[in-house]
Amino acid sequence: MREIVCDVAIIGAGTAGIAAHRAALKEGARSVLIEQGPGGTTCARVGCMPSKLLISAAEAAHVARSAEGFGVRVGGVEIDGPAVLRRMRSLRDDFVASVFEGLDDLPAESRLTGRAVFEGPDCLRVGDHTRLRFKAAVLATGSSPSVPEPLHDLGERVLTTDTVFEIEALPESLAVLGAGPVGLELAQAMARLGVRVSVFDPGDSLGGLKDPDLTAAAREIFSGAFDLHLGAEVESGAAEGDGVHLTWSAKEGADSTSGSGRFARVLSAAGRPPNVRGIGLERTGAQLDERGSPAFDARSLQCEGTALFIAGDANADRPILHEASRQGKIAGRNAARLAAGAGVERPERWVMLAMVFSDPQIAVVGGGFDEDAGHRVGGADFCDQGRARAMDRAQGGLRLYAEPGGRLVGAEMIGPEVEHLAHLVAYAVQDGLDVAAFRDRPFYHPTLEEALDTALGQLMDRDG
Ligand SMILES: Cc1cc2nc3c(=O)[nH]c(=O)nc-3n(C[C@H](O)[C@H](O)[C@H](O)COP(=O)(O)OP(=O)(O)OC[C@H]3O[C@@H](n4cnc5c(N)ncnc54)[C@H](O)[C@@H]3O)c2cc1C
Ligand SMILES: NC(=O)c1ccc[n+]([C@@H]2O[C@H](COP(=O)([O-])OP(=O)(O)OC[C@H]3O[C@@H](n4cnc5c(N)ncnc54)[C@H](O)[C@@H]3O)[C@@H](O)[C@H]2O)c1
Repeated sequence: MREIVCDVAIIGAGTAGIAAHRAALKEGARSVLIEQGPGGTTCARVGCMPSKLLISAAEAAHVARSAEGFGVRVGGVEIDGPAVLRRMRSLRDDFVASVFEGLDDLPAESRLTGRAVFEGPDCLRVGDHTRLRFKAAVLATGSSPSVPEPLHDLGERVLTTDTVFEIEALPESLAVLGAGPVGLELAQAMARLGVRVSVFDPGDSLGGLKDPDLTAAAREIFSGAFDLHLGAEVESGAAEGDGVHLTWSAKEGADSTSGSGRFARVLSAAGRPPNVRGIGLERTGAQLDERGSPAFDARSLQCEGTALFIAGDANADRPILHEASRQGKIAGRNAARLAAGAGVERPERWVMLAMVFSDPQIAVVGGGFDEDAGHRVGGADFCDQGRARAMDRAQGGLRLYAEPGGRLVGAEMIGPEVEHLAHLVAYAVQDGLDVAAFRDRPFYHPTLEEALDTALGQLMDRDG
């Protein structure tokens, strides 16, 4: 076994790990980046990018089908499933290749291939070939899709985001377990591509929304997009011919009813637990909770009482790309500082910003709706908004939340292209703007952004 000594060991060459490695090298640390394979990042290979490619194809089909409403006749719309999937994979492969190209400038000796497992608080074994001693380490191991128990033993009939982008043809029907961001985005894309889709979720919300008005709007909108079963849990699954037979039970008061049905394939979109098990964390001195996750400081990313830092999906705090990238940078820099005997930094956190690329899109800024916080609420409805109506996309609404003193704290929204509005609100919240200061900004006419002006106006009226 080869023995290597370094300052900083980074486990996982995903978005967080690559950012951490670069930050540690920039600080002058001898940093080693370890990847078990295949690499290329979850975002590019099986996450953000292939999902958005599939969504774009689905949107093209939807726009063509909806053109008639504008008096534009497109003719019959046909979906060539294998062609859709080939384009998605071809561009996806380009994105993955560009991640690898981006690593070319890193010194070859600063990278190791193999699965890393802790042997002790300052020692890792990589595969069966290398023992790496370090002064500080960054855990950037990401997360993996969970598969609920009723779907175990159904083999390839059950898809996850690790496999769904590899299928050669679109299935005739698809049951999706989970109405979070993954489930919602892929369910709608598949439905628009002609797949018969049913979505099951034991919860009663969609895409991370908590605001009751917007949740009600979302339920109505997505019930029209596919067969939606909220408050319903899949209890059993059995192989039936080439497909799967599922039975589900609905809780009392749910929109859904209990039932059963056959599906060609099932997509498990029931969450992504962090990859913290089976890597010897119990040998590091970190305080682990019942799921095996270490206690850590959300600003410095240091795991309490250790020389370990945890960034990206691995800490399950904010499992989204821009947070993985920033957390990686902070963790890598802090690991290098600790290794050099300096103190760690605790930068302010960014305001939380999360989105779902469904149609209409969903976005949550800050903590979103909080029933107990005593926030004031201002809203706007896209159903009667001029630009949304012109686009034939008049659905949903937005809610802004402010402290009684007027400081804006967050928002939830579901509506056309709210990704842009959500950024504006996130910047306003992060800059500490109050309602009056945010409203004293230009809102061009006619734009979707005018919905913000309406909601801010409501907040000001309520203020007296
Ligand atoms: C379908 C889907 C769509 C998404 N869409 C979006 C989106 O639109 N926008 C957005 O912001 N976010 C999106 N996300 C979330 C985003 O992809 C993740 O938050 C982000 O990729 C996490 O990056 P990471 O660096 O933490 O993990 P990863 O990129 O997963 O990197 C972790 C790496 O660690 C390696 N590893 C694990 N254990 C070990 C070990 N013991 N030894 C060595 N290596 C190891 C893994 O092989 C992997 O390469 C999406 C996710 C999914 C699944
Ligand atoms: N647009 C984006 O930015 C985007 C897109 C996809 C994923 N992501 C990120 O990836 C993370 C993981 O997304 P996700 O949607 O997989 O997880 P999630 O944890 O956000 O949602 C999982 C959903 O599955 C449901 N669920 C749990 N157990 C279930 C079961 N047995 N049967 C049916 N449903 C069940 C939960 O109630 C929940 O609604 C997200 O938190 C998000 O940060 C982001």
